[in-house]
Amino acid sequence: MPALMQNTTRPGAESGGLPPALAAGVADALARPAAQQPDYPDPQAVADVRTTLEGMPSLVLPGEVDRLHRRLAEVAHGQAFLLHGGDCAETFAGNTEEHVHSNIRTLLQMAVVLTYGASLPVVKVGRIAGQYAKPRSKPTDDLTLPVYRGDIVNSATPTPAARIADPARMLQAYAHSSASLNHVRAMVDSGVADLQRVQGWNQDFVRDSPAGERFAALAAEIDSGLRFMSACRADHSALHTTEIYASHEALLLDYERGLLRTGGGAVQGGPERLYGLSGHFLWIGERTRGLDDAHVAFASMLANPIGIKIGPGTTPEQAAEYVERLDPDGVPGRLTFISRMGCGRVREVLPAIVEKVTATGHRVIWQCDPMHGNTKETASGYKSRHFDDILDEVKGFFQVHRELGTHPGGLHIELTGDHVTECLGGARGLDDAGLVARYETNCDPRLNSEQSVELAFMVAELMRG
Ligand SMILES: O=C[C@H](O)[C@H](O)COP(=O)(O)O
Ligand SMILES: C=C(OP(=O)(O)O)C(=O)O
Repeated sequence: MPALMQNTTRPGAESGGLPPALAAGVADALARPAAQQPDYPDPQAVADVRTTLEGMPSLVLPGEVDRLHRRLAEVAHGQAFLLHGGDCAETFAGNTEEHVHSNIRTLLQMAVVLTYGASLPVVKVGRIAGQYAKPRSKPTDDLTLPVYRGDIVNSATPTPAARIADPARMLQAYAHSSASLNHVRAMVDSGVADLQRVQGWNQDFVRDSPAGERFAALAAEIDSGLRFMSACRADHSALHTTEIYASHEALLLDYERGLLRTGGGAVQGGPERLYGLSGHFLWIGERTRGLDDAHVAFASMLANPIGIKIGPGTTPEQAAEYVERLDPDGVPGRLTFISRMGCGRVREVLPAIVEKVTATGHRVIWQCDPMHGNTKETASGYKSRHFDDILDEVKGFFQVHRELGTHPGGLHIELTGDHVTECLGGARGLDDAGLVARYETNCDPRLNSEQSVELAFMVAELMRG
């Protein structure tokens, strides 16, 4: 029995500690068809793990989730920008202090540049502390083994035994998420987000990257802005600290069910609401967004801000129906459409969706994920994405919103602060032959630190231009 496993005879354990009406609603949602769930050999072991999770402290708090919601309302109103970034798939072995630190540093570096480019506050959300479950295109891999579904489900090691779905991994994912959240909170508290310090890292980028020369003028403008504020003794806390929120795809329903809690009532003086406290922001993936399926029904019950990935097959009518189901009360910032159309389709497919949703009168967030529609296999067999395609999709996204007069509200990027070689192109012109050097992802290719900051500078130019 894993160390975190507890006995299951708590009061209210039969309804997962939820009021019976909510527990019944959740059970109804989860009884619907749910794509991409593992085939666990022992259902009782899964139930035991879920009960253990139900008895553990939640990973985040309702008050934090509500604060993010308020920030996202600003994004929905065009008064802020949303930057979302982190690993494609977090791993237990990769959850080191250095890795968390470098990912957060990269996110902060991008945020400073985008803040300047957009002249708007940037809401920062990591793909972190829970991004352990992966939806896959096929149930088996090239060796005909059950496919790797993320460390929360099975192991990437290509052996039959390692690929068996093991529910105890949910407890490991919980522990790892808790550790990384703790570290991120401590980093923020200890001043890592101080703007001068982050800008110092960007100066290093300008000095060291082949793209640096091109962005030197913009970086110098940011510098002088910061010096000006300092000379004015503008000692606003926003210059020294920030808020960083945690998000992941709410894919593995047994895990998400185990971290449901009620809350908010005491503070807001209203009824208790249902929160998914495995993270602040949860999203529904492209492969699990069936309108009548479990993931949409489950997310519709939560008080968290919710994202939904929409690929090129999405129709405007479906998008309007997502608004109906996921934002029935019309709360600005409640729903984020994360479009991942591919650079070749974004200009053609996105406008009708945006128009249809805008006509509903709901204030949603439009966010661009320029990664997932641009994945290709290279000649040498690597799954990769080209920096130029990524940038082109972002440009298409901005173009569509400019033409429609809507707010291009954010970016959603798979990235790492490590110097990996997974995406082609960028200022160093990484080519197919170079991918082998540090191709480390367990699933999809990420922009490395330099490519991420380079993209941020380019998007900042786009926003100013
Ligand atoms: O991150 C997204 C998906 O999990 C990923 O693209 C699926 O990859 P696959 O096509 O190799 O299964
Ligand atoms: C699986 C993902 O994306 P999508 O659902 O858009 O394919 C992801 O962002 O990890």
